[in-house]
Amino acid sequence: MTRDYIIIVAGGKGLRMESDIPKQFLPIMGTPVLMRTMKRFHDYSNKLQIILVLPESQQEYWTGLCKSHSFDIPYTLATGGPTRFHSVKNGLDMIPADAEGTVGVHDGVRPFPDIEVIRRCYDAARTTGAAIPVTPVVETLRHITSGTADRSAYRLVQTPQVFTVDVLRKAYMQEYTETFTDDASVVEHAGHRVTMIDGNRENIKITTPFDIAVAEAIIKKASSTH
Ligand SMILES: Nc1ccn([C@@H]2O[C@H](COP(=O)(O)OP(=O)(O)OP(=O)(O)O)[C@@H](O)[C@H]2O)c(=O)n1
Ligand SMILES: C[C@](O)(CO)[C@H](O)COP(=O)(O)O
Repeated sequence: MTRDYIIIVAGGKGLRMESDIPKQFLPIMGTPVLMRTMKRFHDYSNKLQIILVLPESQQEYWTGLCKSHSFDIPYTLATGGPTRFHSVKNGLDMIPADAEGTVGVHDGVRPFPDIEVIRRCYDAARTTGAAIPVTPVVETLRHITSGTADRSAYRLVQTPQVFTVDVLRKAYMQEYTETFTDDASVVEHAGHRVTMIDGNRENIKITTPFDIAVAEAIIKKASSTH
């Protein structure tokens, strides 16, 4: 059956956030990061099948949070692994063996992908097999030993990274290596080309406490312009 999936990975430790509450559950203007992220994809399409990847130790806490926030967007739950690669693999295992269509992978801690960016990534993946959102480098880029680099040759990489189910499944059959920092690196290592799509700058990855302040500013700005 042809279906579109999104694997939302939230199986990490969030060490750089240095918070007692895992960063995916931290409230931004009252709503936990992960709920904002899942809502964004549900707003893109309520037919999208959401697969949420969470560490086993956090699943009960999350269920309680959903109850207290009356959060009722449907999803299938998978268990996180030791690296992002293994978490994605566990999410992929939830997709039926005979499934066709597309599958995106998105960081649970990126709550602000633009809906048009999500749409463009899914549309491009349907025709090219693999599409990722990127943004230009907006500052001078310096290599630590060889000096200033040509920034026009580089892009910053975001998620959702979207593929046909077949392409992503085959790529994730490879053995893990430390160079697999995102899904595009896994797919390219398997020999498939990746198409770059213009991303949106607000689509930050919440990584350190500073990013929570930026996220609040993004929400305030969005609500003042609507
Ligand atoms: N074993 C892992 C590691 C990371 N992730 C997810 O991958 C995304 C990007 O990772 P990052 O922001 O670097 O998160 P952490 O690994 O949790 O952060 P840190 O490196 O600070 O510990 C996050 O949504 C994170 O939850 C995951 O699902 N499973
Ligand atoms: C996948 C990713 O979001 C692309 O920018 C990013 O690489 C994940 O974060 P990490 O710091 O590399 O774990």
